[in-house]
Amino acid sequence: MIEFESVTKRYPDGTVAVDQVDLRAPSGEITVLVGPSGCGKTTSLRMINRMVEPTSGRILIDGKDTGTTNPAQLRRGIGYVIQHAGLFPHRTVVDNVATVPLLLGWSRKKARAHAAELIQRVGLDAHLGDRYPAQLSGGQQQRVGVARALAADPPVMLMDEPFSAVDPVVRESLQEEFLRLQDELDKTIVFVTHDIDEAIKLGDRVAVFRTGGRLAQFAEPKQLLEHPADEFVAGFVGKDRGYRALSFTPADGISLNDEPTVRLGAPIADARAVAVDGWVLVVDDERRPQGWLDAQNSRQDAVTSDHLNRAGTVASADGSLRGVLDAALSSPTGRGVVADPAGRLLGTVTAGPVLSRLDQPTAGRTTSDGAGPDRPAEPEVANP
Ligand SMILES: Nc1ncnc2c1ncn2[C@@H]1O[C@H](COP(=O)(O)OP(=O)(O)OP(=O)(O)O)[C@@H](O)[C@H]1O
Repeated sequence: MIEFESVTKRYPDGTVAVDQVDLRAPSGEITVLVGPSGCGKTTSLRMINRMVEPTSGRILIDGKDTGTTNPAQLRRGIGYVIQHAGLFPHRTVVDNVATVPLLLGWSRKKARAHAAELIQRVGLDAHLGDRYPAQLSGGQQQRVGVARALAADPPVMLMDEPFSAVDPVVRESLQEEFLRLQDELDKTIVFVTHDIDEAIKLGDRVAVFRTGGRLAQFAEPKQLLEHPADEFVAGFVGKDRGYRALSFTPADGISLNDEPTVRLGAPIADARAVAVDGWVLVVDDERRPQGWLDAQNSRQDAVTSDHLNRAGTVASADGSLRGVLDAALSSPTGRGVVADPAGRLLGTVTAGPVLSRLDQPTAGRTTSDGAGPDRPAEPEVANP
């Protein structure tokens, strides 16, 4: 756990970069510092490894005051990744990654073998290890930067806009891989970005800073989207926050409609008999949805897996409201298919009831007995 206790940084010219910040970055979690340019994110990050010294207040790592720890020793336990990777241009990729283990006295052979393993772990081909940084793309360089920071297996990682200098597609894949890696590694990570979408995607907790180095809100992404502390935070997280909050809102509690179905192999007359607005949902013997049949216009005698419209996505009952909305919006009938975790049909839902949740700040949250304040009548998605 990294703790800021009333930390202030005033630079010699009088600029107050960080003003009385209190926050706790729990072990094994990603804490994101986000805010507009110049609000003190980088200064806060650099105070953790003492590249910048606080003017007042304390920073503790696992209860120990960093101010009383020798800076060189402190940094051995802290990996540091920056924008543009900051690689040594005249060293190969393997040697870049092996830098810290070598400084720690590992044999050259062991350090290089470890580096080669890490290069693959961050999603790079092994053969890139022999290249120089200039011979890599921006995204590849950032991966090497992450591998280098991980090389000494530090419990803490500080990351300053590590994915900002690459295009949006590469950036997204770097973010995905970073989350996968963190799933395995469980590092205590403090991550700086100016991009609220990145903060919400990556952060277990997000600290929103405002100009003047003050903490505007420190909360989990869902909380930030649903209950911004003030106008500044609301403006910063954006007008579409209600829609984005759906990703963090469980689907349990949403009201489902019973959907008439036919099984594969049934006579087409059966399908026509139960079709709603001409369409019927086809399921297999296990009640797993197969696709929609335009029963009105079908010229077949029996329901087969040919000629089914499989355009819509199927939402999982243990997923998010966003998944349910996607299912409704992508369905050729407007009726989104919701299935249990085993893939069996539970019912359908139209976009209307999901969208109406955008206006309800308490959407999806349930009380301890499982009954939400706006719990609809039966049937509904069971919480598995
Ligand atoms: N060495 C310094 N001397 C004086 N002022 C500084 C120094 N470093 C940063 N500052 C000022 O402190 C404030 C906070 O800077 P900091 O780099 O921490 O912000 P930031 O939120 O990381 O910004 P950005 O997103 O633009 O990188 C800014 O006003 C900046 O100009």
